[in-house]
Amino acid sequence: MTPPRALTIAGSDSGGGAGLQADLRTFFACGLHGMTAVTAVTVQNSVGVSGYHVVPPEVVAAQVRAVVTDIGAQAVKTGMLATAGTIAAVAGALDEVDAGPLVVDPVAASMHGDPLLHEEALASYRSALFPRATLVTPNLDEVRLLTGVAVTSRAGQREAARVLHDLGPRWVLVKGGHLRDDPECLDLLYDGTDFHEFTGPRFATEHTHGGGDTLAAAITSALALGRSVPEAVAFGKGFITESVRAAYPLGRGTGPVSPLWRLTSPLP
Ligand SMILES: Nc1ncnc2c1ncn2[C@@H]1O[C@H](COP(=O)(O)OP(=O)(O)OP(=O)(O)O)[C@@H](O)[C@H]1O
Ligand SMILES: Cc1ncc(CO)c(N)n1
Repeated sequence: MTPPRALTIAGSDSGGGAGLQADLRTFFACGLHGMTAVTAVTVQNSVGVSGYHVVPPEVVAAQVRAVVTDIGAQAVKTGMLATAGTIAAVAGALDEVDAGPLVVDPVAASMHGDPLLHEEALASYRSALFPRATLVTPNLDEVRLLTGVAVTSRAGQREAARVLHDLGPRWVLVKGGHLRDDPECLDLLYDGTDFHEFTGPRFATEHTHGGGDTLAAAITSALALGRSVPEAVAFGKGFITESVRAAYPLGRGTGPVSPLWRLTSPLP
């Protein structure tokens, strides 16, 4: 039987931990058929990003059209979009097709602080993509870049959620992974009226590369399976918590979370 399908519009991480590689692993782990529209090829390892090459925006849009008009998608996620031109092309392509709910993870930098987005593209996120989004999932650095709000507490997460929601998405998830003094990891969901809190343990690990991508891809998977946004975020939070618990060291730097946490041992 044909499984449900999800599309990620994202960059490649040559180290295999984040980006479209994390998204695909997550889609597969959730029982979906995963598809990719590649936006950029990053030169990346466990230490950081040393460069990237941007795929022409019209080629990104063509990938979206090609898979959605033939294979079909029940949900879409965006990750690294890199430039204002790519954001405009993605918004245009998604307007032409019915690809289900849209999860926008507004990737601006790697966890090492290496930029993955041109500065002028922040305005395009706000004007072209957020109003189309079912859900946006910024981390606290992205919140600051997009809104100017510097979040240092759970109360700050609420303030930021209100400001982000005014930019047009149906739902906002302000992730709290970067609030390192908080003994737990709280992700805050807001629909303009009600706040929903999703709390999980904070593991003492530095190996969280790809965590944001994995969370957003797990939420996208649940949306593709017909769950509501709060149900999908609850599923995603449980999924990322187990993925961080199963994270492993890699190379000389930061290791990835493991979306394949259910398959713990390699083949015999
Ligand atoms: N040490 C940790 N233990 C458990 N969960 C964590 C930890 N760090 C982050 N998380 C969770 O992982 C998810 C990603 O959150 P975070 O705020 O780190 O996003 P991010 O910066 O976009 O991720 P990344 O850039 O590492 O891909 C959230 O659900 C967050 O609560
Ligand atoms: C390609 C890519 N996308 C997203 C991230 C953020 O995790 C990354 N480091 N690399």
